[in-house]
Amino acid sequence: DFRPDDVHDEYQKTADWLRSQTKHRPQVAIICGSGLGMLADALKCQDSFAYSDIPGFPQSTVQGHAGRLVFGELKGKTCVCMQGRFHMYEGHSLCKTTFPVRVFKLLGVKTLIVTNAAGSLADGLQPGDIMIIKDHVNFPGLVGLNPLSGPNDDKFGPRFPAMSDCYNKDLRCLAMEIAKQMGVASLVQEGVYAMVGGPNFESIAEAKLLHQLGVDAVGMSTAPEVVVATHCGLRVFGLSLITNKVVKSYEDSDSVNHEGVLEVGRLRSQTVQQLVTELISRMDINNNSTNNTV
Ligand SMILES: O=P(O)(O)O[C@@H]1C[C@H](O)[C@@H](CO)O1
Ligand code: HPA
Repeated sequence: DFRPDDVHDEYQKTADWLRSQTKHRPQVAIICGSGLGMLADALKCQDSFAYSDIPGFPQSTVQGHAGRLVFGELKGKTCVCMQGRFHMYEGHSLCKTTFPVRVFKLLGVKTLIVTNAAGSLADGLQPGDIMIIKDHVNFPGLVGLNPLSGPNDDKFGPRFPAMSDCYNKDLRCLAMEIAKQMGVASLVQEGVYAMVGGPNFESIAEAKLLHQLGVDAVGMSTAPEVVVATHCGLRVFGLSLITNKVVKSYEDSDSVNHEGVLEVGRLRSQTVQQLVTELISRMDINNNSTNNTV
């Protein structure tokens, strides 16, 4: 393992390399969930890099995660978009799964948009619906599998960061307003996302437990990225595309699979892209109120 100063050097080396390869200086970063890589297609004047060519970057191994970092312009804002994220179940350490977030911070990014595919537990959330993430339950984090474990890197943020407002309220309100104006408000609602380790989908007993705990949607990512982003003072907006109902009953013969998850991503790609594009277009890039700014 690296010592903290060495790790900081690794983030810096990657950020310096990217700066030397592109003229774009991103203000907004987007992480695409499973099947949502098309979010990068909206960027103009693209510079794109395979993860395998970026020094220090982990590799994507999951279908539906292309493994490409795309820089470009979107409605007057400069963005960087990860077509493919890193999951704990791929065998990456949490330090590696969240590596790009600190690189984005060093590149000057102020706002992080995280997206994911998730299964719904809430009765009111159907496949194809979009859940604006209001809060999360970081199950791995609760038992100590946390990307902030180990010596704190004070250059990024405090030892004990608050997580009580990690999904920015102004951006959540703006996204809801945009959904209304797009005429898709009936597809969009706020809810609580829970991260589990995966890669298996939930057993019925696990699904019942999550439901009883008040979780609205469950997935296998996002929370570590948001913890690291909040720690270093980035403003965060998150959304889950609901790709399936989590099976909660022994009488139910449905079962979930990754192909089905990707298919719902394809079906809803335009709506998600339009919502995210409008949000970026209308967000105030200079308003970055978070608890943990250093
Ligand atoms: O990267 P996300 O969280 O969108 O991916 C979800 C969780 C698993 O990686 C996969 C299951 O289909 O989709
Ligand atoms: N469970 C966990 N992760 C997921 C699901 C699910 O039902 N759907 C998409 N990602």
